[in-house]
Amino acid sequence: MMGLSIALTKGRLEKQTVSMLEGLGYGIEALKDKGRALVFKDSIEDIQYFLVKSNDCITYVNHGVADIGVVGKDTILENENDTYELLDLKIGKCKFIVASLPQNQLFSKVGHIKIGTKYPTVAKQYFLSKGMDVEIIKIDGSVELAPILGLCDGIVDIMETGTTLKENGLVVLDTVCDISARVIVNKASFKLKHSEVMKVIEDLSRKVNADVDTNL
Ligand SMILES: Nc1ncnc2c1ncn2[C@@H]1O[C@H](COP(=O)(O)OP(=O)(O)OP(=O)(O)O)[C@@H](O)[C@H]1O
Ligand SMILES: O=P(O)(O)OC[C@H]1O[C@H](OP(=O)(O)OP(=O)(O)O)[C@H](O)[C@@H]1O
Repeated sequence: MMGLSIALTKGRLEKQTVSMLEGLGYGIEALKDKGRALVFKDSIEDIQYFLVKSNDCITYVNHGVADIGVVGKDTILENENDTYELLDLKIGKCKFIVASLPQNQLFSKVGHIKIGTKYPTVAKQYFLSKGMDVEIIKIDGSVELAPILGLCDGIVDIMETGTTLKENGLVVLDTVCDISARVIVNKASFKLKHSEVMKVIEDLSRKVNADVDTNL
């Protein structure tokens, strides 16, 4: 048997991912009581976990430094990635939406349209698919602020509860696609560590189905 490395996205997805692994009986005590450490050994399985930022999760799996990654579909769509996406964990559910101030009818606007977003690739592809050639302005956070300050006509961003849009007086014009956390696998690892990788995928898949049944 060969050991596995798993890159987990820290932040919003972290707690739910760790609790799925815990529910499966993996030895993740170190991940639950982590302090500032970033690498953790499973106390039962021959697995090492890394906690990384979402974009870096893809980078580590692309390069084979991590065999497996848990990352949002938003990050997968935005980054170049040459991995296998094997499972939808059905956690971290949210959506990509297009939003603007109610008075800014950007779909009927004539002339130059500016879109603020943390996700330039996703935004560009979306507007191209609508036959619209827009200017994309990259923003790193608090994207909802940009149309209020007049930096752009609209935004492409993530919506979960809709509270941030509402509290900033923005309205949803369209949904781009649904988002949830996915399990990605390095292509070489998929061949060379097939049984080890598939055991983790099958375990997680069982947990996803059990959790879906519980929530019905
Ligand atoms: N309300 C939400 N806002 C943003 N991401 C969400 C939300 N709900 C679920 N997610 C998912 O969680 C993932 C991690 O989000 P998180 O905000 O922790 O990190 P991030 O997007 O890299 O931002 P930051 O730069 O603040 O760390 C996202 O990529 C997305 O798939
Ligand atoms: O629909 P809601 O439940 O209100 O959630 C959506 C908000 O959460 C995310 O921002 P985040 O908190 O990650 O901060 P950021 O703006 O700095 O990226 C996202 O960019 C929205 O602003």
